[in-house]
Amino acid sequence: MDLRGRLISKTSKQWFKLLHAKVIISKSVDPYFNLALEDFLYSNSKSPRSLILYTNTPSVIIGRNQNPWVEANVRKCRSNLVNIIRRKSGGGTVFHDLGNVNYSLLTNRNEFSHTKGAELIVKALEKLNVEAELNQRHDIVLKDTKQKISGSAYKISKGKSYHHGTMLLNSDLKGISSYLRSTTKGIISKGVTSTRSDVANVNLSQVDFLREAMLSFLQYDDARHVSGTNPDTSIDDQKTADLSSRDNVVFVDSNDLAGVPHVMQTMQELKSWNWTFGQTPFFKQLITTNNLPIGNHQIELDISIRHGIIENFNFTSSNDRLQQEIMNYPWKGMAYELGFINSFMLNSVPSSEALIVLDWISKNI
Ligand SMILES: Nc1ncnc2c1ncn2[C@@H]1O[C@H](COP(=O)(O)OP(=O)(O)OP(=O)(O)O)[C@@H](O)[C@H]1O
Repeated sequence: MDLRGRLISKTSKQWFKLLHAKVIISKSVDPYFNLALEDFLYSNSKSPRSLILYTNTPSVIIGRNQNPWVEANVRKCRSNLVNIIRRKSGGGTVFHDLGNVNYSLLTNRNEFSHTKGAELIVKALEKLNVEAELNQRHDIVLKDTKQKISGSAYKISKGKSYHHGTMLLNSDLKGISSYLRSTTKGIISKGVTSTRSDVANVNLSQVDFLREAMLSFLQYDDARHVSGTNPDTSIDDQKTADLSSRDNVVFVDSNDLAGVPHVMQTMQELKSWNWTFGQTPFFKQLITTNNLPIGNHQIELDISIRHGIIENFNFTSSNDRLQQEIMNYPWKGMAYELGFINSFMLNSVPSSEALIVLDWISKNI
């Protein structure tokens, strides 16, 4: 075979392996790549069912229909370089870091279940002497303390489904509570809100968890394949080796899929302001104060935000001049963003009272 033939055959072999793999382990910790990989395999995998395992650098992952300003401390995330990412599945907000492993069970729609993926993980934990169970919300919790160790979300469309979940191995639990605590006041929103839980780490090594999660899934897959029954739990070393053979398990890195349009486009989309912030369901913000050093009177702010853009802006104050000055700024059509007020200073010199009010507004976003 000539060089071209050899290259084509090598590339198509890799593709074939990836698209038919039962377990895909990502070597990348880039959350945008990993979510795009999941989306790509969701659309293109040829395997009747597959499991993707990956870990991300610190990121707040909000559900498809959530409001990032309600779910996250946007300011803190930005200053500590924690990504805020809107995923494609519904559900609540979770925090990912290198101490958290994500699993994603892809199946055909007719095989979808709200519990199967989590049950396989509970079984894997059992092997590692962690006693866990599913609660009514389909979260995995520790049996004794009922603390949450894994949350789930789902997507079902076009005859396919995925169930993805987290697993807190050694995550920064303080980070979870601080990055997921919004400081934005007065938001009235119809978006989905998260259910805050008491969380815990299972304190397992990543290698142990990956191995058992993979085996639990492969056993289940094997049993479905052979008889459509539940997996045989008596698994010997030979069987383990067969199941986790190189044909079943593929390791993938972002370079392997560089240039694949679906992956590139999904990464671009997930990174865009229009997706993460612009997809926020309509919301209003109503705040009031009489504590500013502007003459001891009450001021009120009432804004409406559609697609992350200010649609209506109302500021009321008994000081007519101040009210007029604030209302004169070009609020409508501006992105609801931390730094936007700075742009007002470019073309005008606000009065000192207006400056105090602008600073108050910017601190409340
Ligand atoms: N990596 C994580 N693993 C487990 N729990 C987490 C993690 N990060 C955050 N949490 C907890 O989960 C809460 C969000 O849970 P919520 O149930 O709203 O969303 P979910 O787990 O994605 O699933 P769903 O809404 O689909 O049930 C957070 O407020 C936090 O208490």
